[in-house]
Amino acid sequence: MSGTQARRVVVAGSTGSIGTQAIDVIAAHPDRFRAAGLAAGEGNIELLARQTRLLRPDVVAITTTRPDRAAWQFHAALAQALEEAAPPAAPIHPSAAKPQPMLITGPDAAEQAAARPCDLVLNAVAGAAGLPVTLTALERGRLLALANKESLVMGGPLITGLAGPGQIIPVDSEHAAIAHCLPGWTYRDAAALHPVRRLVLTCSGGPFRGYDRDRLAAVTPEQALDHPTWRMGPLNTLNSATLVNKGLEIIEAHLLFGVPLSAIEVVVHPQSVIHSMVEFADGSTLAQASPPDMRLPIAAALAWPERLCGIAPAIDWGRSHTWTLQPLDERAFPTVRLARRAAGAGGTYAAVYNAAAEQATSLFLNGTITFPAIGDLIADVMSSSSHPGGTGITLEHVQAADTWARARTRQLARDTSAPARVTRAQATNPHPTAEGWTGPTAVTTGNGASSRPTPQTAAGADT
Ligand SMILES: NC(=O)C1=CN([C@@H]2O[C@H](COP(=O)(O)OP(=O)(O)OC[C@H]3O[C@@H](n4cnc5c(N)ncnc54)[C@H](OP(=O)(O)O)[C@@H]3O)[C@@H](O)[C@H]2O)C=CC1
Ligand SMILES: CC(=O)[C@@H](O)[C@H](O)COP(=O)(O)O
Ligand SMILES: [Mn+2]
Repeated sequence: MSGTQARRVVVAGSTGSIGTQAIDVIAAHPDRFRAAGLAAGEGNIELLARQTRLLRPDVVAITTTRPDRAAWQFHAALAQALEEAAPPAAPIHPSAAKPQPMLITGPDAAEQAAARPCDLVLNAVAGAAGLPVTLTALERGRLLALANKESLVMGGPLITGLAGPGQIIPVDSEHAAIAHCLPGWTYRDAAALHPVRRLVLTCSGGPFRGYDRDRLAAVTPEQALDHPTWRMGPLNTLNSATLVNKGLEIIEAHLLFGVPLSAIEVVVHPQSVIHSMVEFADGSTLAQASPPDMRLPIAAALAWPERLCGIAPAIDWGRSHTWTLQPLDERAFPTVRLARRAAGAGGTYAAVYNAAAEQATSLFLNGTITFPAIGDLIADVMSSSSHPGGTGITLEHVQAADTWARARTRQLARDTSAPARVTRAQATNPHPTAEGWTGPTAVTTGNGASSRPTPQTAAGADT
């Protein structure tokens, strides 16, 4: 990106936690970035309108099943935002003199935005709904700054097969850290990994670090939504509390860096200052450290392979610090082991894991099940899946597995005779199967992706 041309960026999920921080970085560096497109759901159309006023993207996309209503709301909000910025306020950004953007509304609006002319797509949509954006960006040959780990995990070899060398740039803090510990690394650069013995993912432990199953049975959604070190959207926050997030991140690391699952470790680091580490074959370990602030990996991905200046405060070495590292309690948090098994089984199992987690998390949020039942349900759904494992799955398989796993999770939670349903009243006798998943019925099928999966809703909305 060196030179005079600003990188044209589509931000999918612009109104979320990652999206808003990305907008801040883009707005602060008009010489480096231009917003080619903004895409979001219909949850915060006023904010989307304010972002539009600030950056004047070529295209704005709203994912909705009520296109006319969303368009009307957006135009009203944009008019309001422009009025609020009436003279004498000067245009904030050089591109602010441009005409109003093209508006796309509909169920596949984000995907359409990702298909528009641009240099880089930042996928910051939450959950499985991000899969079409990842696929479109890769198919169109764009650089993909990937926050939406779920799409990579679900699609697995479908995504890695589609992505060219250097095309995916990790945004997730752990994976960005690993990339920075591997000088010269670009996506799937096996040579850069040659001397690597292990990847070590750090994990805050979430709000329930140190809890056993009995204590976990009594926790509330409010407690689960209170992450100790990061302010994130609800899905990643809940996934951090259950440690599903770390499970997804092990699979993400395996797919991004091509390192075997057995060479990816998790260590609990409550301060979230060391963002991950690479252990080399000679016994040396490199770590990337900074106060927890997602603007760093976001800016690094947007500018990759260059580095911008002054993005976030560095560690204050004039103060005393205590950084602790401790092993993970896999008994209280079985979701990490389940993720390893899902990835080992291959095929659609990671998609089943992710969908069951998203659905079970929603059921926890609405009070239907207890917190430990999330892991129990994931285990039971995986055990009862007859969707293909192994290699050679298609997009239709992934889509079918995702839809099935959500329905199966709801069914198991509804079925009072099913052991996975654990209401708060039953919490003292938690279901013991969470660690008991014995593996899939492996079925290997042919290859060939042809259609898009239906976007699914993320935790909090899909109940
Ligand atoms: N937040 C963080 O610090 C981190 C997040 N990540 C990952 O980044 C991704 C985004 O997370 P986060 O920013 O926390 O999530 P948020 O919930 O804060 O934001 C999600 C964004 O996606 C939009 N959105 C939701 N559904 C759709 C859809 N179907 N089509 C288009 N846009 C949609 C939302 O729009 P709206 O709400 O306006 O409707 C919002 O802009 C996740 O995959 C997460 O795992 C990874 C590491 C750290
Ligand atoms: C900021 C980020 O990358 C999150 O995905 C983070 O990993 C959440 O923290 P823990 O999952 O370690 O609690
Ligand atoms: Mn992370």
